[in-house]
Parts: sequence; structure tokens; C-alpha cells
Amino acid sequence: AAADVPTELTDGYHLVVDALKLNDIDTIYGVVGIPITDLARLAQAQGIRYIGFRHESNAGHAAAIAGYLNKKPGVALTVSAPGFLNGLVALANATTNCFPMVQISGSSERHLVDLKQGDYEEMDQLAAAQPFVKAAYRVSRVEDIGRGIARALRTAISGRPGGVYLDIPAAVLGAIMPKAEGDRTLSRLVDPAPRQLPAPEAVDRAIELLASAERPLVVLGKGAAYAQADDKVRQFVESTGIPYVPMSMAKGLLPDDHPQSAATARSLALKKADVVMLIGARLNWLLGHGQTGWNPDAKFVQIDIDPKEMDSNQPISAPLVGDIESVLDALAERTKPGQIQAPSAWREELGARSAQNVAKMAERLAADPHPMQFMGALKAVRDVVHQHPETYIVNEGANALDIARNVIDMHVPRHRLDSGTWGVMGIGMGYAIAAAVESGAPVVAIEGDSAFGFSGIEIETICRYKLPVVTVIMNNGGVYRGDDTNPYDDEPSPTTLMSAARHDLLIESFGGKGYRATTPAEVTAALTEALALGGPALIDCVIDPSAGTESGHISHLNPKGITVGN
Ligand SMILES: Nc1ncnc2c1ncn2[C@@H]1O[C@H](COP(=O)(O)OP(=O)(O)O)[C@@H](O)[C@H]1O
Ligand SMILES: Cc1ncc(Cc2csc(CCOP(=O)(O)OP(=O)(O)O)c2C)c(N)n1
Ligand SMILES: [Mg+2]
Repeated sequence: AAADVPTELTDGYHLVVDALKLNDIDTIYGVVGIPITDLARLAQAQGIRYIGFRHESNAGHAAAIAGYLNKKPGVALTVSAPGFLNGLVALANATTNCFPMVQISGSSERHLVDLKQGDYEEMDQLAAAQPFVKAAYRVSRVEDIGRGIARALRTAISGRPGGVYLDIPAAVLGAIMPKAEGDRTLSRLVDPAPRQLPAPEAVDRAIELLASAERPLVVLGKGAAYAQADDKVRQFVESTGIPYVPMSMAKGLLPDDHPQSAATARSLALKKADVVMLIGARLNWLLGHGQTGWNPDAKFVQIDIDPKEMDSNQPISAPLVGDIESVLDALAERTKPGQIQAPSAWREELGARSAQNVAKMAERLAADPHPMQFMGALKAVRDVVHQHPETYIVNEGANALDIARNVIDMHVPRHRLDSGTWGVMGIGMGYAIAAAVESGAPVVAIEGDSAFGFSGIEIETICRYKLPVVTVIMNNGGVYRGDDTNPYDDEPSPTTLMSAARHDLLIESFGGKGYRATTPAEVTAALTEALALGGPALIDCVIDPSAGTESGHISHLNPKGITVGN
């Protein structure tokens, strides 16, 4: 009868958007298509900022770094099958780097997929995602959308953050239900990332070990940056006087010119430290698994939210399981005044080595050979960026990454965004777009010319949204370098790219400002102007093709064997 026909209806699309908004999601990064184009339109209509990309991998990288910067899951949106797969590299990279994000993908009709009857873009996406993510869920009924979104967001952000896949079949998006009933299926997360406090005895064990150290060292990892407990990190380091080494994305947590920074005496610090405190840093390949280059008698204290991280590579003598802020609170509370004090002899020894290494670097930076080298171009970038401390630095490549990491000092937390734990190429434009979208601040993306190629088409996205992103390409005409030869025929060698490539004209074709720089002075002028203009710009730095080493600082990872070429 007319009385029981519900006056107002809702559908899957609306419930997804309502659930995201209810949980403070204000931006979605994606590529539209069947079955989610109308989802993007509706999100935009309801006040969620939708950023449309050219490839799902870049949208996913943007969502991941948005999660890292905001301590709130970034959201990526893709179509089914190929679009879903394109997003997986970023979802896996987020999981590897402990960045919180959710990839929502539309998927094909379950009854067709499960009988492999050949649906449009047929794929069992839930099964395909499982091995690469922190968790994967599928919503099979429209009334479960609210639960599915809440579960995906909480799983991404709580404990060790990571990438979560949420599969929503087309039929569920299109399903209709009474709005009053639908609203009751939505919920707002309460305390999505609960604090995890360490046990008092664990804190006392760590204090005792640190207090006994002759040559203590702190290693700050990107987990310490992510925790956004910046003052407590600084307080712990400065109150104990312990020298510290920042991992690349933890640079700026304390300013790189801090007197306790041992970054420029890293190898001496690792070789001689007798008690090492890892704060949100894993003893993985980036730290030689706690083996190569370390004092073999070193004892480790480790703060990590994931208990399984302990003993992953070395025995941990004082595991501190909890979130970094809660652990630092407990350490401050239970440490007696002066109980942990780094011996001044150790600090002086590291200080002397730092001074030596800084002087050597200054010499190399001052040189100005022609054709332009990495150092000259990067010193020019560093000197301009120093005048704009609010600038985000995105960085990828091999030499372009390793040399920039040492040349470009950071002074504020979470402003260096790079290839991270996985060493993945292709993060550049996605990270740059998200940093600009989320912060409104200027971004300088320092890219190897090969690395740039992985996401370079998003220059159009940067221009379309008029973002303040300046892409600085270290164009040495090759993967690692540009002077390799192919003696067998006239085709380019496997590592050769075009040093004559005019990347500066690429951005001009999309309405942005292009510059070509062949000297450090030209880099300075171009970057100064580009940052002043505040819009999309690209500076193609023409670097000597013979500059660079194979695989940069990690060439030792190349398997030996019977080499054919080099
Ligand atoms: N809020 C947090 N509190 C404690 N540990 C955290 C927190 N967020 C992330 N982590 C941990 O930080 C670690 C980050 O390590 P990693 O990515 O190897 O950093 P880096 O590469 O900079 O050394 C991970 O093991 C992760 O579990
Ligand atoms: C997804 C993926 N595919 C390939 C690779 C392997 C690689 C590591 S570094 C790099 C680019 C090096 O050349 P570039 O010009 O960027 O830098 P430079 O040394 O200054 O010349 C590649 C292709 C990785 N890590 N990830
Ligand atoms: Mg190159």
C-alpha cells in the first residue's frame, strides 16, 4: 500500500560517499571509468575533492603519501581489472612503507566472475590483491558498504599503517535501498588509531641499557616522522645528548644542521655505536640488516608499533612495543634526571668526523665544471630551496636520488618524500601532486630523467589543477648515466635515454612554464623564477651524460655473474 512505500531512497554510490565523508575523508585520487565514474562525480558534488589522474599508479602513490602526511588514510579510486592492477604497485608500496591508504576498486559481476563466464574486465580482484596488502575486503551487499568503508579505514590506520584493498562490485554500487535504513548502516570510527602504550618493565629495561652506553646512537626512521610527535622526539634527543642519524624521510625531524646530527659521520657512528636505539626505523637493507658496517657487539633498543618487527634482523635487547609518542612519554616519565647522558668524548669524536666530511663535501659543491654535474645543479637547487623552508622535496632516481639526499638538507619534518623502503621509481608526480593538494605549499620534485618517465604524463594533471609543483629533471640522458654504448648495432644501449630530450617543451604543451638549464647559475635563475610564479613549472637540467654510477650508491646489489657489457 502507498503508506509503506519509503519516501526517500539511497544507493551504493551515495552510501560510499556518505561513509567516507562521515569519516573525514575529504580527497579522492583516481582514474574514472566503468563502474565508478558516477562515484567520482557524486563525491565531487558532495564536497569531496576528486583529483583525476592519467594512470592509476600515480593516483595510488598520491593517496599513499597523503596518508603519510595526514595520519589519515589516503583514498585511491580505480575501475575494475586493469585499473585495479595498475593501482596495486602503489598499494603494495604503501604497505611496504607503512603508509595508510585504501584503494577502492569497482569490480565485475560476481556470478559471471566466479563462473569465469567472461564479463567485461573480469577478474577476482580480492584474491589478486591479498598477497600485496595489509588487508583486503569485499562488500557484497549494499547494506554492508558502511561497515566495509569503516573496516577498511580502521585497518589502514591502526597499528602499523598500510595499504588496504576494498572491492565493491558494480551491482552493489547500483543497488537501491530506503535511505533511512541506509543511514543506519553508516558509522563514524571511534579512536581509529588507538595509542599503544609500552609495558613499564620494557621502559625500565631500555633506560638501563641506554644509561650504560659508552657510545649511544639514535636512528630516526620515517615512522618517527609519521608519528607527528616532533617535540617529544626532539626533547628525547636533546635531553640525553645522544647523537642521531636520520633515515631519508626522517630528515628534517630535527634540522639537518643540528649539532647532534651524525648524518655526515654515519659510517663511523654505525661502526662504533655500542647501544643503538631505533625509533620507527627497520633494520632492513637500508641499514645493512644491522650487519654490514655495524659494530658487531652493538646492542639494540627498538621502538616500534609492530611487535613482529623485533628480532627481524638482529636480536633486540630492549624491545619497546608501542606507538612512538606513548613510548617517548613513558621514557620521559620513568627516566631520572641525568640518568641517560651521551659521553661527551663520543659526541666530540663524531663531531670531528662530521666537520671533516662537511669540508670535503663543500669542496665538491664549490666546483663548477662544464658540462654541468649533479653536484652543481643540486647545490643550486639547495641554495634556492633554503630560502623557501615550507617547500616539499620529492626525490627519485638513482644518482639523482642518492646525491640529492646528501646535498639537500631538510629543516622541517615530513618534507622529504622519496623512493623509500622499496626504492620504487614512479612515485614522483603522484607524491608531488598529493603534497601540493594536501598542504597548498610549493613542491620541488627532483627527478632522474628515467624516474621522471614513469609518471611524467601527470605533468598534465599538475597543469590542469594549476598546482605549485616545480619538476627539476637531472637529465643525464640515461638510466644511471647517458654514455653507455651498444657496440652491436645502431640501436641505443639498454640504459640510454635522450639527453637532447626537451622535457621543458613537454610542460609548455600543457600550458606550464618550461626552462632548460645548462649551468648551475641557470638552475638558480629558473628555480627562483618558478617558485616566485607559484605555478606548474619544469626545469630540464642538462647534466653531463658521463656523470653518475650504475645504480647510484647501491651498485653492489647488482648480481655479479659473467658480465656481458660493463
Ligand atoms: N606511530 C608509530 N609508532 C611506532 N612505530 C611506528 C609508527 N608508525 C610507523 N611505525 C613503524 O616505523 C617503522 C618504519 O620503518 P621504515 O619504513 O624502515 O623507516 P626508515 O626506512 O625511515 O628506516 C615500521 O616498522 C613501522 O611499524
Ligand atoms: C618501478 C621500477 N622500475 C625500475 C627500477 C630500477 C631503477 C632504479 S633507479 C632507476 C632510474 C635511474 O635513472 P634516473 O635517470 O632516474 O637516475 P640517474 O641515476 O640520475 O640517471 C631505475 C629504472 C625501479 N627501482 N623501480
Ligand atoms: Mg638519468
